[in-house]
Formats: sequence, C-alpha cells, structure tokens
Amino acid sequence: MSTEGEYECIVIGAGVQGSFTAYQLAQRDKKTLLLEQFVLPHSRGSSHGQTRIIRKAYEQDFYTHMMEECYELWAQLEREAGVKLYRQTGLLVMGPESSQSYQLIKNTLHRNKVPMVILNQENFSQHIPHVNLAEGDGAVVDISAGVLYADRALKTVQGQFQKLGGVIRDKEKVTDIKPGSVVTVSTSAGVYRAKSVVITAGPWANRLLVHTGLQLPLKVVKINVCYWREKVPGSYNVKQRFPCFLLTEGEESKENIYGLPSNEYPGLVKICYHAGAETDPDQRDRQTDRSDIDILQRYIARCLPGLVPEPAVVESCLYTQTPDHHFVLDCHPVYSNIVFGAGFSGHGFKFGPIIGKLLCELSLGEVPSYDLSPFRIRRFQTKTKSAL
Ligand SMILES: Cc1cc2nc3c(=O)[nH]c(=O)nc-3n(C[C@H](O)[C@H](O)[C@H](O)COP(=O)(O)OP(=O)(O)OC[C@H]3O[C@@H](n4cnc5c(N)ncnc54)[C@H](O)[C@@H]3O)c2cc1C
Ligand SMILES: O=C(O)[C@@H]1CCCCN1
Repeated sequence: MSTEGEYECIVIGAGVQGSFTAYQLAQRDKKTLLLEQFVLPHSRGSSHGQTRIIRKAYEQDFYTHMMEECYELWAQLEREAGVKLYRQTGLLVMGPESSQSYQLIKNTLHRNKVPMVILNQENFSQHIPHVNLAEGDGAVVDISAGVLYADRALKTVQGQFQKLGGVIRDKEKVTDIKPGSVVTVSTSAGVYRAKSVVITAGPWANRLLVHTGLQLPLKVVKINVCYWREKVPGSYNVKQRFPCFLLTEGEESKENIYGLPSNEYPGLVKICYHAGAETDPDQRDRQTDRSDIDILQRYIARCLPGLVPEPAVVESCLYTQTPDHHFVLDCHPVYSNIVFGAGFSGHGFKFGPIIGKLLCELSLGEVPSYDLSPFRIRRFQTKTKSAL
C-alpha cells in the first residue's frame, strides 16, 4: 500500500500558528503535511499584512514569561534563514494612572525586570514629540518591544519548513476530519492519514472542530486596519525612533487603541482600534461597520496633532476572540491525538514560535513546556456532542 498520503502529523491552516507548528514538527524530524485552503500567500485570514507588534508588556505574567523565550526563537529563525524579521522600536504604553489595566502592565514589567522607562507629564514631550499625553495618564516604555515583519515572517517560516522536508499543499480546503487512532483528513483534492492532527484554522476553527463534535465560544470580528497621513512626512517615522504605542483606555473608549510608526507605507502611520463588528469569515467584505474609525478619528484629532484625522488607507483583518481574550491551546477532550490552537484574540502573532512549540509538544503527547491552564478549554462551558 502506498504511504504517500500518510504522515506523522497533519496541520490544518497555514497562518502564523499552523506554519510555526509545522516547522517545529519538521525540526523534530516528523513527517508533516501543512494544508491551506487558499493559494499562499493570501490576505483572507488573520496573519497577513506587513507588520505586527512584539512586546513583553502584558497584564499577566504568563504572557511576559512566554515572551522571554519567544524573542530568542524569533532571533533563531532570523539567523537560520538570514532574514530580518524584528525591528526594535519600543512600545509606549499610556493609560489613566488610576486604571487597573495600566497599573497591571506597569507592575508586570517591573516585577519581571523588563527594561523600561517611566515618563511623566514633564518629560513626556521631550521623549515623544507630536503626541499629547492626556491629563491623568501615565506612560511607560517597554524598551525591547518593536515591530515584526509579518508577511516576511510567514514566508520565512514556511520556507524553512519546506527546507526541512515538510510538505505544504495550498488551495486544498479540508472538508472532513474522521477521528481515530489514525486520523483521516479529506480535502477538496485528496485524502490523507496521520497519527495526529493539529487544527490552526483561525477564524474558521469551529467549522473544522464541528467534524470532531466540539464547538468553542469564539467570536470572529472584522478590524478596519487604518493608516493615517503625517502632516509633515517622517514625523512619526520608525527612523525618527517613533515607538509603537498602546493606549489602555481613554476619553474615546474603554478598548485599546494602538499604533505602529510609519514604515511600510511612506508617510502613513498604522493606528487601529482593538475591537470590531462580528462577521462571518467568508463574508467579511459585507461587514461595513465603521464605528471604530469614528473613535480613532476623535482620538487622533485630540492626541496626535501631526496626523490628518481621516484614514488614507483602510485594509481589513480578522480577530477570533475568546470570552476572556486568552488563547485556546489544548487537546480534544475525547480524541487526544487531535490538537488545536485557536482564539488568538488579536494578539497571537508575536507568540507564533512558542505556540508552534507548544502545539507540537501536545501533538506528540509530551508534557508542554509551559503551564497551559490559562489556555485549556475546561475554562469554558464547551459544547461537546453527547454521542462522543
Ligand atoms: C488588525 C490586526 C492586528 C493585529 N496586531 C497584532 C499585533 O500587533 N501583535 C500580535 O502579536 N498579534 C496581532 N494580531 C493577531 C495575530 O495576527 C493573530 O492572532 C494571528 O495572525 C492568528 O493566526 P492564526 O494562524 O490563528 O490564524 P490565520 O492567520 O487566520 O490562519 C488560519 C489559516 O487556516 C486556513 N484554513 C481555515 N480553514 C481551513 C480549511 N478548512 N482547510 C484548509 N485551511 C483552512 C485559513 O485559510 C488561514 O490561512 C493582529 C491581528 C489583526 C487582525
Ligand atoms: O498584540 C499586540 O501587541 C497588539 C496590541 C493591541 C491590539 C492588537 N494587538
């Protein structure tokens, strides 16, 4: 019998998480197949675009701890592939001194001895020109934070996976998963079998998990990715050492507003709102809600006087949110050889190398390198078919 369609592991979904999982498996000499429904590269999921923020500044220690190793893994990939994927810019975190979120981030940085600088109302504008710090707001800079070149990172990790003998089959949509000690995966073009399967399908996670009788409490939202024109070209540029920034909450809203220095599109600064309207991932272009843009316009007019408060470019991206905004990293409750990573809630890119490592460990039945209790599905009231 031919073993062509037989693998040690099949990874479904070639976004950042699936690509790093496949790469980790191949590094461990496992015969691995990475399946992707669209032709690669594509911009219909969550991992496309030129940039993402990388940072250690989090409210919870467990993310900061994971990022310690994760920076190393990003650097290792850069060295292996001879490609630059990270640029240090620092991350300026601003928020009301009295707010819990701002204080938690500041305390996490402090407790974990992450290099940081605290700014005050007196010295703020000297360090960060062209930004108005709201009265009562504090400001702290996570020094090692920066920008990851997202599209380049995806291409690089997929290339390294292939160099290690890994197989990518794109334009192959998974249509069925049959659990068992050997899992059978059917696609639009063939049938494959593997000892274990990892589902990293981003906004489509529940569409695949349904074949295994499981549904997760995931909400898919569309984010308007807005770019704003500098009145004086270069004033918020990465070369001027303008940092990434994150506003924990402000006059305009309770949700984060965040930005990255002008870099990818000359003269344009990326600033987005960390919330959006619910959408079907296959119908995102029909979701035309712009309430996030209204919020951003008011914020920019008030606090970023060097930008034209009208977006010059609007692209789109999807978040897949869990109720607590923490990731889902777990094995299927009935079929332990089916593993999934989902619900990255708009902050998973930077963790790609660590998520890949953890999902690889779970799929090989190993004890994961980190405590996964914040990410397990038992924290939800998950719907599992009684027939299982
Ligand atoms: C606007 C925006 C800004 C963000 N900013 C940051 C940031 O600054 N820092 C950060 O760390 N993170 C950030 N994120 C979050 C980060 O980008 C995501 O958490 C991450 O990309 C999720 O990756 P994924 O692999 O889970 O999903 P995806 O990238 O969506 O990958 C899933 C893949 O599965 C494929 N697939 C689905 N169903 C099937 C099927 N049936 N058969 C085959 N293939 C299938 C899809 O086509 C897709 O390619 C941001 C996200 C957005 C949208
Ligand atoms: O993951 C991040 O670092 C950013 C922070 C702000 C919201 C979007 N994601």
